Amino acid sequence: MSPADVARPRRVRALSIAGTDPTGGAGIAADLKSFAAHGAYGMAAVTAVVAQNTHGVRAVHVPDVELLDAQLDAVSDDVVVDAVKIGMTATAQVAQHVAAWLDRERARGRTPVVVLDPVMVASSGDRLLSRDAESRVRALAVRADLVTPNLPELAVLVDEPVAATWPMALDQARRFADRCGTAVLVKGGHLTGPASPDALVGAAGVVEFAADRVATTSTHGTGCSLSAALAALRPVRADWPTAAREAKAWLTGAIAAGDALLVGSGAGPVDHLHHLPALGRRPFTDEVWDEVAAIRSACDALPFVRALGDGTLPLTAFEDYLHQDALYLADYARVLAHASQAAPSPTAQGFFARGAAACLDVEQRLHEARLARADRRTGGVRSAVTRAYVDHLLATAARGSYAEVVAAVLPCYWLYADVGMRLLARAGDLAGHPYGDWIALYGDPEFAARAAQARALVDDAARGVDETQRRLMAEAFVRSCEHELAFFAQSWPGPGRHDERAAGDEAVAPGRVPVAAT
Ligand SMILES: Nc1ncnc2c1ncn2[C@@H]1O[C@H](COP(=O)(O)OP(=O)(O)OP(=O)(O)O)[C@@H](O)[C@H]1O
Ligand SMILES: Cc1ncc(COP(=O)(O)O)c(N)n1
Repeated sequence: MSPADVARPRRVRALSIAGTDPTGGAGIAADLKSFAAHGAYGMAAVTAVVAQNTHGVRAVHVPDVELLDAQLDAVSDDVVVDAVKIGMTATAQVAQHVAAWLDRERARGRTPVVVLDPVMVASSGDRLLSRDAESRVRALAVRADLVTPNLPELAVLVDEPVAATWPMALDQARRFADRCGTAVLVKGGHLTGPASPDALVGAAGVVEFAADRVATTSTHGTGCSLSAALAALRPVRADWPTAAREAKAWLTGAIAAGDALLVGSGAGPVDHLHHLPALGRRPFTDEVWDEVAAIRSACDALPFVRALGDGTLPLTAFEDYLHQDALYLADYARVLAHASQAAPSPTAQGFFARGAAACLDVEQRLHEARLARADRRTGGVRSAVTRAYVDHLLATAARGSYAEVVAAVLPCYWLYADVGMRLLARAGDLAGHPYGDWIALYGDPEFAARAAQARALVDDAARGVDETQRRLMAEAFVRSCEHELAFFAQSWPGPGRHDERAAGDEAVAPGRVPVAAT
């Protein structure tokens, strides 16, 4: 570590001084998640142990203030604190001791950013601050850089009735900010109507942050989470308006994502990590494999696949299939080469480049051996089914991201390895099997290992993308699976065989199509 690293920590060291919530939605638990969501290193000193859940508060225990002093001193004797968020203080004594600790810190020349969320009443209606402590909370506000009251708390702080309108709330906030010399972020969550605005009120004037009200009951701990986000952000942002704009946008997203957490049956918590959608998710390929379960079953049930497996498939049908496959693989190799070119790592670059080369090599031998014996009945013409699949891949390569392209090429590895493995298991001894070479190629554990490697690269790609990209990846994957199903189905003799092949399908110039392989 260089001296510069020592002087400037990698992360904001943020301390929460607050109560607990064993369901993790409010208090210290929410603060720590909010700190982490904003890249801060979180610490916590407990003011009160609260038995609560999404329905309300059952019991509150306030430990002796000596224990609070000991916690606070244990932190500040050892750690430089960059930001402090103060939440539930519970009693006058606790508020007084927190104020005294802040004074001691200042006396040591330490001036952390201090955000005070003057928690008084839980959203469930339960009191979290004794009445005689209200004046002590005002004294704490004087020591803070920012106070974040909701409308009822602001009313207590200015000792007036609760503001009935947003302009009245702004007026109360202005007077309180003037009186205590501290900036106020007044919160509009308790307003009625389609908006939930907040406003920063201080010496520099009023800055409003508009937001639509999210139609949800997942608002437990919103005030805690917002004030903690502000504390985490301010040391690394230019000013309070910049920090507040960012925190508010994040919180609105966290509220909107809260219902999906399925935590509790009352007023649920917010999703602090909603902006990191890939975090904690199942691997992308696990999710999409489930999504295509019906297509996989349909593949297994296709008369073409069943007859291929038991060797009863007419040779002409197999050769038609191989011929279309050769035409397909020529373009598939180009798309793999594109994936290689766009790959973010040498591993991925090499994998897809080798895949493209193998397409033009290994399976070529299989096809040549097979097709040399065959009369090219289809005359080098791509069927409509083949063309549709190839168009999908080429369009994804042309317009999509690397992540979408690798999702689109995956089914050709994975579905084949999956089908091949089952056909091999069912066929047992391949000696004398008319399609033994095909089954041996795709049932080979080495091919399965390559499919697994392709999966891993797709999962790597999915880890770095946002929710919209992940959806596009899934669409590309599912579309390719649908094309794979149609591809197998097209060569089954009988009704529907090649009936999708449109008049005017182009003949492919000899030599342009390398008969290729995966
Ligand atoms: N339904 C909602 N949709 C969007 N934003 C909301 C909603 N409810 C609250 N907010 C926002 O959440 C933050 C907290 O607001 P609120 O006024 O509810 O504070 P609070 O009562 O202290 O919060 P808490 O629920 O933690 O006690 C503010 O930024 C507010 O605008
Ligand atoms: C320990 C603690 N601190 C703060 C709140 C307020 O949050 P809410 O109003 O959303 O219940 C709470 N319920 N518990």
